[in-house]
Amino acid sequence: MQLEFYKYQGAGNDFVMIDNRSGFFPKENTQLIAHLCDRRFGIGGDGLILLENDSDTDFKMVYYNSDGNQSSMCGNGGRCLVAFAKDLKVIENKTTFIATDGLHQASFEDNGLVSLQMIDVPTIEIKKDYSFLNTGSPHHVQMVEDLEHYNVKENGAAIRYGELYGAAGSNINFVKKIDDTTFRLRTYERGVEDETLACGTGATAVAIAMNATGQTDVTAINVNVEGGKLVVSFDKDKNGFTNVFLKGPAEFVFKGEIKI
Ligand SMILES: N[C@@H](CCC[C@H](N)C(=O)O)C(=O)O
Repeated sequence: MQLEFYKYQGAGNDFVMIDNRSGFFPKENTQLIAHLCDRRFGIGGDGLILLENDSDTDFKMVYYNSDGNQSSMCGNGGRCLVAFAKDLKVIENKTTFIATDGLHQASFEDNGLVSLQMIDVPTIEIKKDYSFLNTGSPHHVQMVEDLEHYNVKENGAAIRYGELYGAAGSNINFVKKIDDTTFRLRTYERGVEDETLACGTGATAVAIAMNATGQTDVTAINVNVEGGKLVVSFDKDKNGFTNVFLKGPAEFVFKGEIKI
């Protein structure tokens, strides 16, 4: 059978997109999903996302990591799925959709960037050397001085598989402060088991953690990732971090068919 797919990327975090509104896709076939994400034998991607019908919102997001397993929220994937939904004419410039962590609102800005509302973050664990928080996916955030030369894959894997996070693991973010409004980020992603060029829930976690730990007082933060630039904004009050938005590029790369 020939499978029609689309490829999108957001700041270099890349995804295979499939229009599954008819429900044809074999969702439990972990091997197939891992194969489609394989950069040598398949299409290639950090993850695969199904766009499905939902009775209460514009569409449903179903996200898989490149290892083939369904996982928690993907911020860049969510932004790319909004671009895909617009290209399919499912939506116009604004949308509300459902994902594993609940409802998300998103919109296109005049410059084409996609702004996506993320879940509220009521609590954050702050330790001496790192912070841990959930922005739809779990994130460990740690400052590193020589980030340019840091071995993200080796050190990220050691923390992800170490005693801190047990079997579920975590995504691991290494951060360097540029100035009060800008931080540089490199992320080791769970389920990809490697450094990716960007991670949206990771950028969101870093922005919140930098504010919560006093690295900055600002509430609109530029997060420079390996594949581009993201912007995270939020409100901070007695309920924690609310009105959290992740903004950045979300672009169509190519479409095609693959034999499965
Ligand atoms: N790339 C994503 C994060 C995807 C989920 C993550 N790998 C996990 O399983 O926790 C993003 O942009 O947020």
